This record gives sequence, C-alpha cells and structure tokens, in this order.
Amino acid sequence: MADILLIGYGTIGQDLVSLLEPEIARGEIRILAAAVRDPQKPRPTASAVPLIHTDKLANYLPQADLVVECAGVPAAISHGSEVISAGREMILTSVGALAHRDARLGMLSGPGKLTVTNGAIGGFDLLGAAAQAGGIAEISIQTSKLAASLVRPWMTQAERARLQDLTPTDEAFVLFDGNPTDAIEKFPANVNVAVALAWATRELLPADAPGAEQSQAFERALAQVRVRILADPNARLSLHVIRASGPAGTYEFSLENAPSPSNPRTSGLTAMSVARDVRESILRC
Ligand SMILES: NC(=O)C1=CN([C@@H]2O[C@H](COP(=O)(O)OP(=O)(O)OC[C@H]3O[C@@H](n4cnc5c(N)ncnc54)[C@H](OP(=O)(O)O)[C@@H]3O)[C@@H](O)[C@H]2O)C=CC1
Ligand SMILES: O=C([O-])CC(=O)C(=O)O
Repeated sequence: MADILLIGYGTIGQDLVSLLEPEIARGEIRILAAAVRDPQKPRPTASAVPLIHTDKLANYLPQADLVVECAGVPAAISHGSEVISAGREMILTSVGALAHRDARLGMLSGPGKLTVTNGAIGGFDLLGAAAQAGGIAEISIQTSKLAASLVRPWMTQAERARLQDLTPTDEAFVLFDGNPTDAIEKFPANVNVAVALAWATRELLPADAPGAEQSQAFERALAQVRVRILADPNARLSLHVIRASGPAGTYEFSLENAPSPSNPRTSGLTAMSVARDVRESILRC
C-alpha cells in the first residue's frame, strides 16, 4: 500500500483521486490527506480525502511514500524544496515552478526524487531522444486559449479590454512571444506545458550530478524554447502546437485536449498524465 499526500485539491487533485479509484479500491493506494489553502472553505461535494492546511505539511511528510503537487506555481515554489529535502518522491504538476531559480535548485538537489509530469502535452519520447543527440536546433510551443481566460491581474485596463472585448469575428492575436521563464511569470496557470517541454529536451546528466549542475542544464534548455500565447475569441479548448526541427528531422505536434469532466477550463489530460505517473511510481516501490 502506497500512502499519497496531495498538495492541492482542486480540479486536478479531485480528478486524480477519481482516476485512481481502482487502485484505491484494491488497497494499492491510500490518500493520506490533501494540503490546501483553506481546509474550512465550503466545497461543492463532501470530500472523502482529509483536508489539511499547508502549514501542517511537514507533519505528514514522514508518512508519505509519494507527494503529488497540483496546487499551482506559487505553492510549488513555496513547498517543492521542502518535500524533496525531506527525502520524499514528488510528482510536480505546476512544472512552471522549475523556471524559478531557487525553487528549481531545491527541487533538483535531493535527497528526494522529482518526477515532472508531461501534463497536458506529449511527444516527449521523440523530442527527448532527438535533443539528447543534438538533433534539435529550434523548438517552440504555441498555446491558443480563449481570449477572456487570459486576463491577468497585472494587465492594464487597455490590455484587459482588448482580451475581454474580442468578438467571434475578430482574428486571434499573439498576446505573448518570448521565453518560458517570462511566459510562466506572466501566465502561471497557462504555460506550465512550455516549461515541461524544456524539461523533456534538457541535457540528461547522471542522477547523482549536483543540483547546481542539473539546474544549469535545465536553464540552457529553457533558453532554447520559444513560447507564443495566442488569444483566440473562438477557442473552445486549449490548443498546443509544438514545432521542432534540426538534424534529427522536422516535427509538428498539435494537441487539443477534451476538458476535465469537472471543470471545462482545465484539460482533462493533465490529471490523466499525473495518474499514470502515480501508477508508474507505485510499481517501482
Ligand atoms: N503541467 C500541466 O500541463 C498543467 C499544469 N497545471 C497546474 O496545475 C495547477 C492546479 O490546477 P487546478 O487543479 O486546475 O487548479 P484549482 O484552482 O482547481 O485547484 C488548486 C488547488 O490548490 C490549492 N492551492 C492553491 N494555492 C495554494 C497554496 N499556496 N498552498 C496550498 N494549496 C494551494 C487550492 O486550495 P483551496 O482548495 O483551499 O482553494 C486548490 O485546492 C495549475 O495552477 C497549474 O499550475 C494545470 C494545467 C496543466
Ligand atoms: O491545460 C492546459 O492546456 C495547459 C495549461 O493550462 C498549462 O500548461 O498551465
């Protein structure tokens, strides 16, 4: 029986627990608790998973065989290093936290093990193989989302209005064009996939290489990836187009996920990817 501690129990956390029902029913997995911002907050459905405040995380870590973060980039920055330095294995969903230098160094310095989920995208077997052989010269990801869903608190009134006032007859426009580090800082809930793409195409160092070297290798991969965010007045779902080219070949992956059954604004595939990561982890135990 593997004891799992969740950080975050929103759309992805709840979908994950539903996806893992067969393993829970067979006694292969037990969800110890989910750490959230506000355990007392009224929730639409009663939870079978005990909710705790994140300031109690340290009390639960010693019993956890596996920690799954699905709480957002700021929470992963705050708690990722704590989990890894306690020697736990952690699956990271808010992959964008790896673009934050100090958090990255903590998560890559052990002694715990970090698993970075593929999340809402894929094709990483091919891209990783080609990148490790020096076969990728250019790599980009273009993410199209519903314009109104891209409004962020830091935007000026004019920037917000441009997104909110777009009508179905307007053309989609490029809202952001740059590197994954700047993209995740501006859009922390939208482009974790861009940071995951850099993770998949990083130089693979020996597992015992110091955290600082792992961190630098990842920083080089981040610098290779170009990110574009398209604000689309007609997008129903997120559309991610990954393009890569170089001596290994020319590749284009177009990924359009069905929405989560519990929240139409979240791709259902993210929780499915994390469920697969959990199953692979417990098979290794
Ligand atoms: N890798 C990928 O492809 C993808 C990654 N993601 C990442 O997953 C994250 C979660 O997505 P989703 O489930 O849809 O989000 P939700 O908003 O539905 O749920 C977030 C959960 O995390 C908790 N939480 C938020 N901030 C903190 C904090 N600082 N400390 C502790 N708990 C916190 C919330 O607590 P409470 O319930 O008390 O409010 C809530 O339970 C996204 O923010 C994004 O970073 C998302 C999509 C794709
Ligand atoms: O769900 C998606 O399409 C991807 C996403 O939000 C992210 O990477 O943060």
